[in-house]
Amino acid sequence: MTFAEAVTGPHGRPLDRICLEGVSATGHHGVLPHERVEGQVFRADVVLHLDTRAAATSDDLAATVSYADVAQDVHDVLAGSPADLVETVAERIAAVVLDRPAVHAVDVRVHKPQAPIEVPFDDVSIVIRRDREHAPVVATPAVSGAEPRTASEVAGDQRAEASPSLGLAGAAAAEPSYGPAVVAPTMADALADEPVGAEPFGAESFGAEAFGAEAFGTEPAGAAEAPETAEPAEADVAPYLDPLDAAPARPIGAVLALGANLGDAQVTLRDAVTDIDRVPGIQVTDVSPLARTAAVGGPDQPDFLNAVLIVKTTLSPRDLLRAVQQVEELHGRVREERWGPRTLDVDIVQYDTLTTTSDDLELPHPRAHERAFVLVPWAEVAPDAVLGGLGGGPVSQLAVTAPDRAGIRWLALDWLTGPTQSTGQVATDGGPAPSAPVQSVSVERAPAVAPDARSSEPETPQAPPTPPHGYASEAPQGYAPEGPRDYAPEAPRAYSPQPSQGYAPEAPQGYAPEGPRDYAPEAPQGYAPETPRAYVPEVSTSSTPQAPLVPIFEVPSAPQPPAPPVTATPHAPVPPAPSTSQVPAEPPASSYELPLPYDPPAQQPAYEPAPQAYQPPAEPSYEVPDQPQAYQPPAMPAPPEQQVYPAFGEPARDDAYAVWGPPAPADPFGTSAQHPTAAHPEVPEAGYDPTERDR
Ligand SMILES: Nc1ncnc2c1ncn2[C@@H]1O[C@H](COP(=O)(O)OP(=O)(O)OP(=O)(O)O)[C@@H](O)[C@H]1O
Ligand SMILES: Nc1nc2c(c(=O)[nH]1)N=C(CO)CN2
Repeated sequence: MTFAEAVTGPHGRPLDRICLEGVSATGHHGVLPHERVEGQVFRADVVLHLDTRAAATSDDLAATVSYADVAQDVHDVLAGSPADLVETVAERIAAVVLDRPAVHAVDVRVHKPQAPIEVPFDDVSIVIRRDREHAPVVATPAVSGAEPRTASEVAGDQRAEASPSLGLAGAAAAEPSYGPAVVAPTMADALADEPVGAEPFGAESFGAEAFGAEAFGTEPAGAAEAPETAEPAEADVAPYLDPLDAAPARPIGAVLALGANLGDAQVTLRDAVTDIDRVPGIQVTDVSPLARTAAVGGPDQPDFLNAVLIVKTTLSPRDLLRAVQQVEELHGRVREERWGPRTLDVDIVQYDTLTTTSDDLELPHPRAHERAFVLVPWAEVAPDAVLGGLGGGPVSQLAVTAPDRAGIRWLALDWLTGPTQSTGQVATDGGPAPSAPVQSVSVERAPAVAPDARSSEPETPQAPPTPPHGYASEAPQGYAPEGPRDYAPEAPRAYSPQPSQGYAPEAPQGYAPEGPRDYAPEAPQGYAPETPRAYVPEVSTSSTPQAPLVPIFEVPSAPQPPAPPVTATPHAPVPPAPSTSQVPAEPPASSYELPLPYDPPAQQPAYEPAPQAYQPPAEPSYEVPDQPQAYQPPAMPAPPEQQVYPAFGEPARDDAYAVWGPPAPADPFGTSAQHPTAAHPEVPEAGYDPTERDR
């Protein structure tokens, strides 16, 4: 059938049609968290197939169907209880329209012109036809307009209409009412013989999953398409769902920032990449180059090594936070001082397009937009990335104006598989590390891990993920959740994504498997500042003496498809890692040539930096006040004698590692000629309690 094509009536002739086009409302339907939170426009076209001759004869509205009432009902469904799928929305509209006995059949088209589709498109819509025989499979939604009618009433009316000579109208009227309307997907005649409430044809009957109701994992059990036995007014109220607890039905993109400046930082970061990739529900799809960066804020401390991971995840934002905090903990993270030195820091920079603030989690990360140590590696691995939220914008643009950009010492591409550097033992006293001169260079897009490097280490079970570059939503680079992982076959995933497998079932670890969820949200968080645990990499190239291996999980030592079940191994707290930093002071040998000079990554979106309205505070401060404009990079006072953006200094390089960044402004923080490492412009506010945010 085509949309609105005539339907043959009981007398063998085409029925008349009432056509209603373009009823629109903001609805919260969709599988992605932001669709649920923000809502978008939905539009519906509806064609009612009925016989209008009686109305025409009597000229009486009561003898037909009021299109105004139908329009109201359609609007209410569009704006009502969120569903995952437009299919469900269309089905609900069909049900509410067919609740009118005069209507023999209905065609429904639901448009979703703002659907999250990554290529240019005009509209996407679903078209369905439902009638008395091929009836809607959802309960009739409670809407403001029509009185809900029982299925018996509907069926009785139909039979009376179709076969008045049988006198069934009276019989139908004599039937008991079974409560709110439920329309069965079987013939109307069959309905009259059974109590409609006894065998409802709600989503359960057809498998809720098939309709996506449970797939999103957000609707409480029974709320999806169960017959609406509650009061209609209440039934239509969508349950409140904190978007931070909403697990997406399909993997969404997220960005994680890693940093470390205690212990063998490169080894830690490497292992952290592997650990994160092994978490059920997280897949690392891309890994940035490694950046050595001057510490920003906090006390005098060694340089950091920083990297950014692009991941796909099916975890809710909070579960993702718990997971990465667990990995921090595995690596001996101790929170003593805000912005203090740490063995490992993992921040969620961005989670899909979610923008939200709560006590425990803010998305996007509130300081990401002003941190070159995040933006520079991110821009290298995802040149077209855009940071959302306040102060957000094209990452590559934010990177070249970030206040700490001059503190980016160098970038290394092969850090996942290349030799780790422990020659640059620096500053065990917390003093700044000697740094390579900061120059202007570029990092050419190249795989994070050389294919030869990968194949040269096939047997290494700890080999970190070596994903293909270019995570993006475009199809060619896209994520194929069901397909085989196309990278690092030599690095088997130790954890099967089967729902029954928990991440770290033992209680202190904080994650107890609970049904299909990998993480028990209510479980205590694993972080325990009073019992720091040193992380001991299972495979380490570090020359630093390590504490005995204390595995958290038994990890298969060779590829074993399918992945074996995870076995939790009890482990006791072990002494903290030595507080020495092995952040290499000089660029280590690299197998990648990094061309000079620096050019902003190709394919940048056209973007003009907004006028620089921000005036730096008189006191050195790393905090840049949030500015309400989206896509406005944090303003930087231009260095007095140089144009730092977009023209960078002379090409210069001295070895295979790149020294990244524009020439250091003479006084990037407007305070003195100090190098930012020494200046430590990120000063916590007075009275800062380091435990305050670390619940
Ligand atoms: N996007 C986010 N990513 C990670 N943690 C966050 C985020 N938003 C809020 N938090 C909260 O911040 C708390 C402190 O995190 P953490 O100790 O990593 O801070 P930090 O790294 O010292 O400082 P910063 O937040 O400036 O990077 C965490 O316990 C977490 O609850
Ligand atoms: N260079 C650098 N500086 C920092 C970093 C970091 O990862 N790198 N992390 C901080 C708090 O998250 C504070 N300062």
